[in-house]
Amino acid sequence: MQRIKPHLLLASKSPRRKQLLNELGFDFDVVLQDVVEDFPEDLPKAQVPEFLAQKKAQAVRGHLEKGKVILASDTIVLMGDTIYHKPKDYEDAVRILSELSGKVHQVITGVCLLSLEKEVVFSDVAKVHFAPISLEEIDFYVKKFQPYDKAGAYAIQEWIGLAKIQKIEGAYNSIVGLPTQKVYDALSNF
Ligand SMILES: Cc1cn([C@H]2C[C@H](O)[C@@H](COP(=O)(O)OP(=O)(O)OP(=O)(O)O)O2)c(=O)[nH]c1=O
Repeated sequence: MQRIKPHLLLASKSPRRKQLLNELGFDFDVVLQDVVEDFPEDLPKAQVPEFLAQKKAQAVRGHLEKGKVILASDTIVLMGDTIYHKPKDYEDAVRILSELSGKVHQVITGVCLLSLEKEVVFSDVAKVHFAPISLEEIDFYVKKFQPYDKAGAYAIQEWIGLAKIQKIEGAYNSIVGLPTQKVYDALSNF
């Protein structure tokens, strides 16, 4: 028997989120609206991804109709009390990776599911252990892979993930940008 799944409105331009949702077996349309990704200064940093996911979902709520569910998501890299967003330029990417080198950071992905009837917001945390990365290696990585659309200036799917991640504690896909198991679970009970 075929399970009934909601038709999703994906509020994301991320090719990785599209691919993961496809692989999860959901039908979806992409609905986009530019959102300024700012947040209240006094908001605890770990709550920023949920706040921004909610903001991205609310920005496209005009597209909602019966039987449809908006899915929006936001990923940050957090170390101590510092959020590492997408790097602005080459120097910024080098600075971020130099700071993450040899240390452990968190990748937090917030998700917002929004329908005409309700809103569900949650997040998922993964810990990532980086081996030391030399300046020469960072220069190679940034120039070759141009990680300017990635939070924390890296993608676990590329060279860094293969060569420099010693260990992750948490879900791999959550680091890529969508905690698929939690999303599937939430949508099954939506
Ligand atoms: C840490 C990490 C992040 N990322 C990506 C996931 C997100 O796409 C991006 C973080 O930026 P986001 O602002 O979460 O997402 P986005 O701007 O790419 O897409 P949208 O807001 O339209 O949904 O970094 C990886 O692909 N691999 C990684 O290992």
